[in-house]
Amino acid sequence: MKHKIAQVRAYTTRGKGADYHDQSGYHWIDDHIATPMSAYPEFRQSRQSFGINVLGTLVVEIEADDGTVGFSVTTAGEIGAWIVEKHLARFLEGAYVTDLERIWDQMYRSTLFYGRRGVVLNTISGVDLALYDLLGKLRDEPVYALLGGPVRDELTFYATGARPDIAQQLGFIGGKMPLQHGPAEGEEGMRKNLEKLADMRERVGEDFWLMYDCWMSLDVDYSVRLAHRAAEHGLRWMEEALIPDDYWGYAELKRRAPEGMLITTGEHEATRWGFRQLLETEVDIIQPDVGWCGGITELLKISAMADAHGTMVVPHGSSVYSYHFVVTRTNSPFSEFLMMHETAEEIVPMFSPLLLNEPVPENGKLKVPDTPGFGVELNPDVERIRPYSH
Ligand SMILES: C[C@H](O)[C@H](O)CC(=O)C(=O)O
Ligand SMILES: [Mg+2]
Repeated sequence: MKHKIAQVRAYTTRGKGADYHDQSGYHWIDDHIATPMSAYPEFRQSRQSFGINVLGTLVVEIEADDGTVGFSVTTAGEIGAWIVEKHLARFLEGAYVTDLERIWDQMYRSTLFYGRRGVVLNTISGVDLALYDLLGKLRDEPVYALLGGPVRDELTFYATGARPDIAQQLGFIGGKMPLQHGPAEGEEGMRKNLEKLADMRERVGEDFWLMYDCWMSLDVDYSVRLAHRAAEHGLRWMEEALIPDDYWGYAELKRRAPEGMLITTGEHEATRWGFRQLLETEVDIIQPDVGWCGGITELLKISAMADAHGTMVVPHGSSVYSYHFVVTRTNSPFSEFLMMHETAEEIVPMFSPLLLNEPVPENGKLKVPDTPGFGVELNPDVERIRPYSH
């Protein structure tokens, strides 16, 4: 039976959740990490000081005409809730749940005059993910089955956090650390970056992957110098070295990087058009975030394009939303797990405490559960508000 969409609702929550930078107290994720704002000394120590956590979490709920509810969470907060309620809901209510392509296209085209990237695409992604969750629940199938079924039995993970040495003990295949010092911190910062890497290499031995996440903080010259010196310590990849708009810089960095070191980026890129530009730079791995790049509907297109280009797709974070995708693609051979424990020493579900039943890797592996939709539920104990309605 074909179901229609009865109602769309948007909520916000604060603290942790899908806005995983919205942590309180000490957390490695906010401890002197290099960013584009590191050029300004007063914003170096904490990313929250420049507002990395201003958005908060957006929860999108979509209810079908039989009362079944699909939902998703992403980073977009109150702005996203406004966009859903005041603009996007009109393209969903009354449409068939299966109208995924038309709904996506209408959301994208109708927001072009203020959208294309950033929070608007995060919001469109949230709606798309909630629709997939709803479709899975209505069909009593996991989302990965809607995407063509798994190509492997379980996922393999690397961990992102301050403690790759602990990640190694926990069974991950590699550890990605945040780069802490940017170009404005000069030679001393460069030395500290290299010392940290050398120390971690010493702890984990030769074969364990070590990567640096540069979170858009560098320029081409600094990246090339860091890459060549980091190659001596076996750095596996250098991630998001440059601002996302500098496609020409990524092409140059790829040309000048040491042989064998992978250049990766893409978590702040969106849509097939943005990723087409990125693929033309010849970076080695693209890292779309399914909650930000346009959702599953768009990620399918991005991934097919990357596959034809011979480029791996290793989605950024995004927990169950990327797990259901990655398990269906041969050109996504492994996954990221973001360590949300404050010192990155224990496994904590990425969107904790917002979701119930959020699966986590055990010994670096995960069999994606076959529960309907994305297989998670909203935790009723987390307070959420509906700031707008239509
Ligand atoms: C650790 C990074 O700075 C950021 O917080 C997360 C990220 O970019 C990633 O997981 O990749
Ligand atoms: Mg990253």
